Amino acid sequence: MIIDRLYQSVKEKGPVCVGLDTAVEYVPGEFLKKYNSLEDGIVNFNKRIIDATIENAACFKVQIAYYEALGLLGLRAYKRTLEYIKENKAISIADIKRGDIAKTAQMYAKAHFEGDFESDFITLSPYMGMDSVEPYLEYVDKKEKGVFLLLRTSNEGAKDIQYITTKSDRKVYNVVGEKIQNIGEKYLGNCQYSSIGAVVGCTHGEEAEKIRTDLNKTFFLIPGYGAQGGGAKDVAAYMNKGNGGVVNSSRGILLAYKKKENGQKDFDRWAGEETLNMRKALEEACKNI
Ligand SMILES: O=c1ccn([C@@H]2O[C@H](COP(=O)(O)O)[C@@H](O)[C@H]2O)c(=O)[nH]1
Repeated sequence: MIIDRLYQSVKEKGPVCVGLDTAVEYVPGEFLKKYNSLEDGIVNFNKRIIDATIENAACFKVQIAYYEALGLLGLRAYKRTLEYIKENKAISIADIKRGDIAKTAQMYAKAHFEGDFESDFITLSPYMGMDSVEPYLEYVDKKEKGVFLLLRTSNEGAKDIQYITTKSDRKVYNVVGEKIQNIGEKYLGNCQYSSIGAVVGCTHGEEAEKIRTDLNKTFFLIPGYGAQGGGAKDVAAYMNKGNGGVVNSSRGILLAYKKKENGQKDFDRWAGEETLNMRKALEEACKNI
């Protein structure tokens, strides 16, 4: 199961997930000028970030929106970035947040688990119902693929719907969490966790221990660290003593160079340093839980 690989990767390299949300304006102008095309500039920026962080990164999350926004050249850069992650024997999470009727979901599963855009994990929204998740499960079962389902997101607006109290006096996210845990139990590897994970933002602290305990077979993808205000202490409660999830930082790592004088020249060095510091902070905070 792919989750065994991710679990092992966290054990060896710590829980940082490097987010490749590569907006064109994040790539230093002098670096971009060296390439004949924007596509090559973006891909080579990503390669430098991957090379500089891989030692301390459990996995890489590629946010498709930044690539789609550039049209075909962006999608080629997206494909080449996923290929480079694979060539380096690292684990990819494609942040695509799909959610649709089962027939359409079959096509999304084919698009992102096979062919040009193949990745190890993808993100999905289960808020259309569990039948919308079903088509992906064959890949989890037979093809070494995994999914992370949105549970409680990091944005403020998560409260608009995910926090609504249901008739059973539980929040919507508690009900969704139970469903994620239940399908996950059917696909447990040799590992403590299933390859059906959940996305839990670290910017909300309510019921953190309860969520971790209720979803004890569910590995978490935790966004919200750094640029959105989350810190190591906010993450620790979700981490199950350090190996219960991966913690994403995108802008915090990609733009670390902006905090340094003339940092754009060695943008990859500062991304590497930020990743290492984040790893150390997370490992320290998890010790104290
Ligand atoms: O609840 C969620 C789910 C996904 N995201 C994604 O994570 C990164 C966060 O980027 P930062 O620059 O580290 O803030 C981004 O790709 C989001 O789409 C999230 O933030 N919250």
